[in-house]
Amino acid sequence: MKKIVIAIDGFSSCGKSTMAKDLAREVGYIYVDTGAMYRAVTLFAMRNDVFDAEGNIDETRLKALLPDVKLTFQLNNETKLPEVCLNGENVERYIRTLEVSQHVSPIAALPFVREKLVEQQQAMGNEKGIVMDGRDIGTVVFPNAELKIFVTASAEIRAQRRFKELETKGMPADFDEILQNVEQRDYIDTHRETSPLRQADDALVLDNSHLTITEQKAWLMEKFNERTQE
Ligand SMILES: Nc1ncnc2c1ncn2[C@@H]1O[C@H](COP(=O)(O)OP(=O)(O)OP(=O)(O)O)[C@@H](O)[C@H]1O
Ligand SMILES: Nc1ccn([C@@H]2O[C@H](COP(=O)(O)O)[C@@H](O)[C@H]2O)c(=O)n1
Repeated sequence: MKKIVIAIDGFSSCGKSTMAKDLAREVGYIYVDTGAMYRAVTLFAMRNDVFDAEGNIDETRLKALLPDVKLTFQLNNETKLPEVCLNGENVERYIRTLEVSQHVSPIAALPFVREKLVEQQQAMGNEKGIVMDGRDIGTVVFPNAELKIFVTASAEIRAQRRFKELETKGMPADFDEILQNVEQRDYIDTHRETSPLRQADDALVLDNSHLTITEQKAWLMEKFNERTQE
């Protein structure tokens, strides 16, 4: 069967990585969570005094430090999923906090940050057989991807899902704060100048507001089968 590139984009917390991981596991493809890469750079920025007390970014400092940032992936033996490492340190458990979520979108809007990460993402897709999720995968990273999906769901439903997830992980958070963060990130992601979040013209749209995880998995599997058998 021919190997293809699958690009999954969409709004924050809508289920992109859940779908991408499920499909990659099922068909034996590599899964890449590009949001984790932007989150790792944000963690690096937070640890290296790139933000001032008001949350402003010292772009000159970040630009100078960025060549020292090495992002790699390490397979988790239990989940069989890749986890992001920042200069050799597995930072998976530090990058999903609300604090990182509150700082990530302004960092991801910086052209020099995107340039570095997009180059690495494109190299990962050289051999195809990859499922990558993010905001600009179908539009910028892999404009020729054979299968492009754009996922959406209402902001309230997305915040509710994230709230439940954080609660389950023992990281209780305030629902309104999560909702505000989801809306704020969507706004920054769709309005930035460089590679704004938008649906690629040839993407298939999935509104999963009222779909279960099993239903969305089946929907994606069907699209995958169609594309690989064409
Ligand atoms: N169809 C669904 N129904 C209910 N919950 C779902 C569904 N799809 C995903 N979820 C849950 O919603 C939460 C967010 O999903 P996920 O992390 O996959 O979103 P995402 O789009 O990758 O988010 P982000 O952009 O922030 O990385 C997770 O807790 C996941 O289990
Ligand atoms: N291709 C991408 C992926 C992510 N971003 C930015 O990172 C933030 C975190 O991503 P999650 O998928 O983990 O939510 C996201 O809000 C975007 O600002 C991006 O710009 N491009």
